[in-house]
Amino acid sequence: MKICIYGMGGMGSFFKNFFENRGYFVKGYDVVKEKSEIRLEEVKNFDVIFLCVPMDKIEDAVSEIKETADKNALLVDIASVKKPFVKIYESSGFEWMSIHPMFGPDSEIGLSNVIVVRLPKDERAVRIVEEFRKSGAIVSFLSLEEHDEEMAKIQSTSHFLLLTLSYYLREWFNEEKLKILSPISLTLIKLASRIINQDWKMYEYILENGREVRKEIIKAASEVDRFIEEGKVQELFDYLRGAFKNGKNTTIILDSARTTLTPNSLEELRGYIKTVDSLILRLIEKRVDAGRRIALEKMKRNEPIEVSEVEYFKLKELTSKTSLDAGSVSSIFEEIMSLTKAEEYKVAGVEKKVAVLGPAGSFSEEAALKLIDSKLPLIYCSSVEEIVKAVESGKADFGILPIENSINGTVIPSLDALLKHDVEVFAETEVEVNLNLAAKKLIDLKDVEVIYSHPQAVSQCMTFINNYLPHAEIRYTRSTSDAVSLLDEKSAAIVSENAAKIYRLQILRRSIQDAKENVTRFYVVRRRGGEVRGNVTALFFGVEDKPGALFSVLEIFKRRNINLRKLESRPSGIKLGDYIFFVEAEKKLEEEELKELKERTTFYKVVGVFEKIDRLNVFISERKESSSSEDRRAKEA
Ligand SMILES: O=C(O)C(=O)C[C@]1(C(=O)O)C=C[C@@H](O)C=C1
Repeated sequence: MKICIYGMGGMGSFFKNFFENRGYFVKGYDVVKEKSEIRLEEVKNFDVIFLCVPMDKIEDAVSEIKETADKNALLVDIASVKKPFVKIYESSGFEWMSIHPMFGPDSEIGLSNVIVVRLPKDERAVRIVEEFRKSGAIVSFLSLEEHDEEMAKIQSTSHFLLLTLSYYLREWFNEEKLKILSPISLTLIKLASRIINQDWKMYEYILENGREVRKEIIKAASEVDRFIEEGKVQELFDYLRGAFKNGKNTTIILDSARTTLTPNSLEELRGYIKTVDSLILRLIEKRVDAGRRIALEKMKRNEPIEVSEVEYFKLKELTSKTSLDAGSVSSIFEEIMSLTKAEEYKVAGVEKKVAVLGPAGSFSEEAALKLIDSKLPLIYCSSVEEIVKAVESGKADFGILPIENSINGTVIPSLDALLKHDVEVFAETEVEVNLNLAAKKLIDLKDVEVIYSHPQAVSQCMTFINNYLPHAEIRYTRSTSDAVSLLDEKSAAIVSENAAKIYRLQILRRSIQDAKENVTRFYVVRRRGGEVRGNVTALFFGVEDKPGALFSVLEIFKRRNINLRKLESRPSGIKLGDYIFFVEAEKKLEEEELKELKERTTFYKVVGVFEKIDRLNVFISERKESSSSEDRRAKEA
């Protein structure tokens, strides 16, 4: 669906961004050359045309479109009043839909309302409405006549009252008066100035639509006046309260109006910041509260709390809307989202956390998702040592460590972290590694100048790189998903399919790893002291620097018929040539065996006895239990 925005003023630009951010091909046309991305003749290449011109220009615009556009194009009317334009659209010969976006171009789409006034049986029209709904907007349906009637009541009256207020205060009001305004009058005056400083022609249409209603408003004003004159204010309030409830939660509106002021002195500026801070705090509380309600809905639908894709695009959109430092803005919102998620997890009755290699989209995350079905909070770490430290310190309950890959062998930093820190390996799991070359857009391999990825991933794809990308420069990143943030138009990253999906990358080539069977084995670690299951023991040991010392240790395993799955040596870090050994013995080593080991080694450290798992059932049952108690609590509440 190709969308042409006809008229690139405020609303036009809004719709262009809205659909572009959702992956549509959108171009803007405007009579002002500088604002136009296409020529008038090119309008014929589009199958949806949004008419975003002022209402007094609709007729001309439709005749112009008639000359150029494809006859099957769908016209989208967004005018605030409908009746005056029905004939124009009907006689245009185009299929047309009509909506009324009840917001200005500077508003957020989330929770804004859109009224659908004419919805033809046309797949494109249905898709447009669906996009609004998906973005969080409140969509309602009215017929053309109902729409104009309701708008007369809602828009005409509000505009009329605000214009009346500003007309009455016109000689009295100046900027100095802002200092003595009450919060409510400040809010009203700010709203009035917004209207007065916009295009009067648009308001003319809206006000004209409310001719009858205006007379009723004037009558209502004299009735209210009579109540007051007759000392019946309480009666008036009681009478009105029947219709207007829920008036308490409005301080945020009043404080928001205050932030449109321009303070002068240092003290006033500090006061201003104080108001902004408390507003931010109250808004964060409201945000978190919405998160809690989302969590309840997710539990009902059995969906995960964390949705990396949503978070990624939220950050991308927010950082694109500000001139402030993108990194800092990102960190602030990441923190706010963590806070929201933490509360969501509480609602879901989930208290455990899992440390994985980040950012989102890494294979270590994939292993975690396989084990826990993405229903536990993940802590993204920037190194395997950080994962182990997070578990050791109690920040995370479990950690997922890559230990070995079928092509590259042992992941040395994981061994080193296990030696240095005190955690317990209690399970292992395997993940099939499929590496893909991905980029922001579909580009030719010959145009890829830089390849970003983790050293392990790069080394697993060297045959492909040598054959197809010999000209490209390789730059290493801390994880495969880290590579994504570095991408530009001429680079590609080697990532998992999950990362490509999360970050909406285009896959240029799938499964580019040298060996088609490529598996990574992960350890699952926890703090020491849990129930021991399984029959593989992982341990480090050191031996004296003398002939046969290593043999005498290996002899224990031979004599006792214990198979060693893995044997690695690592420098002890004390002196050159001094080594520590790491083995995985296929038995849960007992007292006697350990006693013998102690006699023949300079030291030994069992890092765990583990079993192979595909699911961490311990979480799932705990989650179910606690979520059902949450359900009960929710029901009781
Ligand atoms: O949109 C959701 O599903 C939310 O729960 C909200 C939110 C957020 O804080 O913005 C929190 C968790 C998800 O990972 C994505 C976004």
